[in-house]
Amino acid sequence: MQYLEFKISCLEEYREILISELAEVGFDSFLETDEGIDAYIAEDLFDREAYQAVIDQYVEAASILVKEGMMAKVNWNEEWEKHYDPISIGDEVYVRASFHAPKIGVKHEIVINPKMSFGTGHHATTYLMLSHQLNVDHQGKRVIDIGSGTGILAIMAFKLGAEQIEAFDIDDWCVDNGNENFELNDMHSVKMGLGTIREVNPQGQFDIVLANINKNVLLDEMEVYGTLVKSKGKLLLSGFYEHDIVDIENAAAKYGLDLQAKKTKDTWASLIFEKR
Ligand SMILES: C[S@@+](CC[C@H](N)C(=O)[O-])C[C@H]1O[C@@H](n2cnc3c(N)ncnc32)[C@H](O)[C@@H]1O
Repeated sequence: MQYLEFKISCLEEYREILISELAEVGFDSFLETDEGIDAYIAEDLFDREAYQAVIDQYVEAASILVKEGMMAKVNWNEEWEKHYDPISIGDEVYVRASFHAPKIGVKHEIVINPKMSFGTGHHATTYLMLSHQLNVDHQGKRVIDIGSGTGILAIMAFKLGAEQIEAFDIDDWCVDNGNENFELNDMHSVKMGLGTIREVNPQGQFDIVLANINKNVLLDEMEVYGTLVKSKGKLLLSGFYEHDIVDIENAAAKYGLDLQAKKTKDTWASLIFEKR
């Protein structure tokens, strides 16, 4: 698949919102740079009007300048070596790439070679989901990770002792990358699938449902999540802002999902619900 690259220089305080808005119009990979962000989208998904509407909205306030290009063939490991440092979640989780040295004595080490996929733990939503997972008993549980990206949350579930794991994403780059990451973490029995929850139509119910996507998708799919979570099972959500919590909570309540825990970071939010 051919990718388009947009080198966007912008004020620091607008980076998160631009990433979120560009993700809404199909961009699926971002690198934070000294000047702003590099954003990537598959050429066949690119909608210039939708992209331009996002840029126009912030161009003045965020002092945006854009350089557009086609993606030259890139060695993603080299790129990530420049941009990606390991990250710790408390003193329990250490997320690193295979080119970083292992950390001795850490309880859960996750190896992610992110290539073009979202999910290294650096984004607040991934960080919040991982932190929530540490407080949920995964031992022997059936878990599904919807919008899996690099597969990082599914891998966390595996490290926390989940017995059966399903994971999928709508982006075939993520599926390839996720499957590589599963192998890197010795998760040989799990294969990431391609599609939305309705397309994949998983069978049976799950103890834990993980979905870090975006507000619109979460609201649209909430009814399905409601049927997927077992009674007393958990639904962990992220991909939305603190000010969206009330909409997410109201939608979840319609399907028997009660809010149990809330975490926020850099204006992003993540919630745990329990099924009645
Ligand atoms: C915010 S990223 C989260 C990735 C990873 N789970 C994490 O926590 O870092 C959202 C992912 O959801 C995928 N996605 C977007 N809409 C989706 C949908 N309707 N169904 C499944 N995946 C979707 C995107 O391709 C992207 O990889």
